[in-house]
Amino acid sequence: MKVSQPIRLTMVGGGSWATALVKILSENNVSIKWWLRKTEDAEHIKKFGHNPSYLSDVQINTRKVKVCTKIREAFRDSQYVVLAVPAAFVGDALTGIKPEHFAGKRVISAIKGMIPGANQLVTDWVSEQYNVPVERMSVIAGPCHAEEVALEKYSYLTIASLDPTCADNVANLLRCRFVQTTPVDDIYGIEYSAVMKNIIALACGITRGLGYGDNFQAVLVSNAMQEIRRFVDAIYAKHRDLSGSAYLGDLLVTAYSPFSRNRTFGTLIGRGYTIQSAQAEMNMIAEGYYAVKSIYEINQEVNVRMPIVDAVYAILYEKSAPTIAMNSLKELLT
Ligand SMILES: NC(=O)c1ccc[n+]([C@@H]2O[C@H](COP(=O)([O-])OP(=O)(O)OC[C@H]3O[C@@H](n4cnc5c(N)ncnc54)[C@H](O)[C@@H]3O)[C@@H](O)[C@H]2O)c1
Ligand SMILES: O=P(O)(O)OC[C@H](O)CO
Repeated sequence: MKVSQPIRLTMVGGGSWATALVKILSENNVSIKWWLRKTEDAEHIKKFGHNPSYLSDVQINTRKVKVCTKIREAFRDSQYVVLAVPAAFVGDALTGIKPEHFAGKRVISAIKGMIPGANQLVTDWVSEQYNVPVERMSVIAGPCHAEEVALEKYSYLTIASLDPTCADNVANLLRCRFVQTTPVDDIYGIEYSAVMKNIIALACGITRGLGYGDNFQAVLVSNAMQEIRRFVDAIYAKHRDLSGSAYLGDLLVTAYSPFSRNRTFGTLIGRGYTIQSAQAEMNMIAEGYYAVKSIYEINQEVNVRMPIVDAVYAILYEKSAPTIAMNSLKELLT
């Protein structure tokens, strides 16, 4: 039987999600050039076959995976580029990369965040900065914590692209023994929902930290779903079922799972940590911290009712005391 050539792919990012995606992709016929920012982590992976900083139990198949710290070298000859760093750092990660380096490649964004300052979705930003048509891009979404992938706990991913063939191809790349994938076309709706769910997880964490219980959180999450609907429908109207796993499912996992970075960050804030001390406590990035500023600013134009976003923004960017901000929010939920 003729064995087909492996798909050549560049993974950008050295954190939990990049490590989990490398594990998933290694299940298939894929050859990966894995770019990591930290030389010591790259050297460690070469020598010992695992990432010392994130998900260190994941065994890296070094026959399929070549690590490097030079981004241009990682881009050479690849057919796909997967972006898996927090949105705030994607510009840094791509330092030295020019539009011609993206030529002919398809881009997969695994990022659930917005570019701070530009207030852009990652797909729009990549398209604008590097002349990659959005039709050549896809996003990875769905309720999927890297920590559970590491344990091979059965999970579902949704792959969104404007081009159905592109969505199908990426869904095939990521489907494996422990991951089921579904291709869809709502790329912008899914990206915005994924950004929003991180902000809601921060709110859940803050209320947890303040001592609110399950009853309150259920009301918070159901109000959040309405808030997400209002915003996403206003910004990108399309027929969509928000009870699907890429929308509601992702909100639930991030709002309730102890693995959630955003919920953990929020819990620390609710307990009285400063932003700096909460960030220092975690070796991980809570995308919602950056996203709430972008969404709040975008909503100054869009102008839909978003009391939860407003409350989280007030706490993180206007120095409102969590107790007071949540007391006010309490009056606005139904
Ligand atoms: N972790 C998950 O379960 C998961 C699942 C789905 C999507 N995502 C998304 O994947 C993206 C990456 O998140 P993650 O969970 O892998 O991150 P992480 O919190 O595990 O790791 C932090 C990452 O940020 C990088 N970083 C930290 N400080 C930096 C700096 N100053 N400059 C440049 N890079 C820096 C680190 O090198 C590392 O790659 C995010 O958009 C996240 O929303 C994560
Ligand atoms: O739950 P968080 O904040 O760790 O985010 C990770 C993923 O988006 C879950 O699907």
